[in-house]
This record gives sequence, structure tokens and C-alpha cells, in this order.
Amino acid sequence: MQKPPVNSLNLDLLVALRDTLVKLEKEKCKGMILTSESPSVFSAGLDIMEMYRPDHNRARKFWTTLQDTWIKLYSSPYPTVAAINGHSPAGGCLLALSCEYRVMVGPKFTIGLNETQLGIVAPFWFQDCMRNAIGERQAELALTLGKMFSVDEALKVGLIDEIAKDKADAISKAEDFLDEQSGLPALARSTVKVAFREATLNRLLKNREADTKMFLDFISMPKVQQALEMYMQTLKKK
Ligand SMILES: CCCCCCCCCCCC/C=C/CC(=O)SCCNC(=O)CCNC(=O)[C@H](O)C(C)(C)COP(=O)(O)OP(=O)(O)OC[C@H]1O[C@@H](n2cnc3c(N)ncnc32)[C@H](O)[C@@H]1OP(=O)(O)O
Repeated sequence: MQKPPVNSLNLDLLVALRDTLVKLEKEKCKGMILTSESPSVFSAGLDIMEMYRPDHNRARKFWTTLQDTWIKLYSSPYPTVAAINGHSPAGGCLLALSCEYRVMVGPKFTIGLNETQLGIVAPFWFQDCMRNAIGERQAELALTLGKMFSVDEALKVGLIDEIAKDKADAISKAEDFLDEQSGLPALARSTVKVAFREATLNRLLKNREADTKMFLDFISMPKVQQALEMYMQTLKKK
């Protein structure tokens, strides 16, 4: 990802990510590493400006493109690794959680689904991804708190799989994971992957329209708009 300054996921970046994932699948990609050009941010999550005083049609397109991107990434037949070389809050954490393996550069960055802290709600499929990675108990604690994990905490709870000392080390560890996968019969591998992920995927696939409506209704609430405005101001002042 290369959208300065913080790889915030706006409609354009989501379209680019989705189209890349579609292309990789078509071209029978053998494996993908998702990482960031920024030296300190993997992705700042959803672009707040897409939710603040939105145009209804654009907001709908934004949300359905996010859903498409997640579905493609989460169900990709080829192996996927997130080399998390910077902070990874909210939607950034979702991208990492949707890969099969996570290597994160330590020690100073943070990762987590922090939505609750912002007065917004992590959608059920964000929550499912966290639950699948760290288990029911830890996921409930993390999501109600909107906890951002340090790299050490993330490793301890199973949110990431390995710590790297810098980006090059993270890429090298990600390549080791892909090398291990490349020796396996591809169809057997991807069938097992999709079987593990099917229930989570189907939950969104069967409720896409309801999920979109919930998003649009949610961001239309004056209280949510106020929270987003205050949050944007805090970020800008910083
Ligand atoms: C009632 C029940 C109903 C249930 C309904 C369920 C449905 C709910 C639907 C709602 C779903 C909402 C889901 C949201 C998921 C998200 O992803 S929300 C986004 C959350 N993201 C964050 O909180 C991250 C915010 N950013 C940061 O913490 C920091 O920027 C950073 C740690 C990533 C990087 O720090 P640093 O390197 O110091 O950069 P900054 O100076 O902070 O930022 C530079 C620049 O970028 C702007 N910016 C940062 N993040 C965002 C963002 N997410 N979107 C847009 N813009 C962002 C920041 O304002 C700075 O701008 P300026 O340079 O000052 O102009």
C-alpha cells in the first residue's frame, strides 16, 4: 500500500486493492505479501472522511467495495501474509487479520480494533476475524475495550504470529511462510483454507445488504457524526 501519509482506506485505495486481488486470482498467483510503503503506518484503517458528512451513494459504494475487498482477500486460494511494518488500527487490523499469517515489526507499533474507543462499532465480520485469530474470550475483551495491542502483547495473545526487527526481516519471514506453503498441493491447501473460513465468509455473504444498511444508518446518526468530527479534529490538532 502506498497512499501517503497513512494508507487510510478511501474508496480509491479500496478499488485498487480489490482490483489487484481479482487480478492476482485470475493470474493464479502463488502467494502474496501485503505491506506498506510508509515507515511507520501499515494502514490507519478506514478513511474517516468517507464517513464524515457523506454523500449517500458514495458511502454505499465505499462500503460495498470494502466488503468486496475483504471477501476477495479472506477467501483467496493463494497464501497471504501481512508484513505489518507500522501501526495498524481498525480497518488496518482487519486487512492484517484477513491474511493467513502475520509478521509485525517491533517493538514500537500497535495493532487492534479500536472502534469502540472512537464511539463507533466494529462490524460483525471485523469481530469474527478477531475472534478467529485470538479466541472468544480475548476477542470480547479486546473489542469491548477497543484495545490497541503492543507488538509483544499481540504475539502473546496470538494476534500476530511472529515479530520482526525491521521491514526487511518481516518480508524475509513472510517469504519463509510462503516457501513452506509452495511445496503443498495447491487445491488441497486452498480447499482446507476455504473450509476454515466458510462460516465467517457466509455470514457476510448472506447479510451483505443488511450490513450495508446498518453502516449507512449508523453513519447518518448525529451522535456518530459528532464523534467522527471530534476525532478528526483531535487527529489534525496532533
Ligand atoms: C448502534 C449499533 C449499530 C451497529 C452498527 C454496526 C455498523 C457500524 C458501522 C461503522 C463501522 C466503522 C468502522 C470503522 C473502521 C475504521 O477503520 S475507523 C478508522 C480508525 N482509524 C484510526 O483510529 C486511526 C487514526 N489515526 C491514527 O491513530 C494515526 O494517524 C496513526 C497512528 C495511524 C499514524 O500516526 P502519525 O504517523 O502520527 O500520523 P498523524 O499525524 O496522526 O496523521 C497524518 C494525517 O493523516 C490523517 N489521518 C490519520 N488517520 C486517518 C484516517 N483513518 N482517516 C482519514 N485521515 C486520517 C490525520 O488527520 C493527519 O492529517 P493532516 O496531515 O493533519 O491533515
